[in-house]
Amino acid sequence: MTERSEGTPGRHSVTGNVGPGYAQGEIDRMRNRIDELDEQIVALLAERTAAVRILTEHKTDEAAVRSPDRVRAVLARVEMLAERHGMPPRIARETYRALIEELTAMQLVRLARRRGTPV
Ligand SMILES: O=C(O)C(=O)C[C@]1(C(=O)O)C=C[C@H](O)C=C1
Repeated sequence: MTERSEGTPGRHSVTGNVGPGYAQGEIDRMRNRIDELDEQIVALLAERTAAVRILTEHKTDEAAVRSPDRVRAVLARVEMLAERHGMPPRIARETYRALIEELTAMQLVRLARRRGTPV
């Protein structure tokens, strides 16, 4: 549905929107914005993942892969950054927790392959 297919997008009263057409137009517009942001976010995550892959080549054991102190530091830092940017810190922390969990699994697979041991 296009922004102007229903209602009168852009006409709004001081009390809020002027009907379902307006709301749908706004939803479509913000979903397009979200799609654009996702493209940038995934591009940055791909770059971050590539950096982690390079770093992995210098790790020789599972303890180094897991690096719990570093994980704690990264999570604390993204919480701080989230607060600074006005987003709920929990969303940043939990997103990064999931990301790091996956990157740790990826690193363990690469380490095992390098050593020739079963994953
Ligand atoms: O800093 C590291 O040693 C990483 O492997 C990167 C990273 C991360 O994604 O930030 C991933 C896994 C953990 O070991 C710690 C941090």
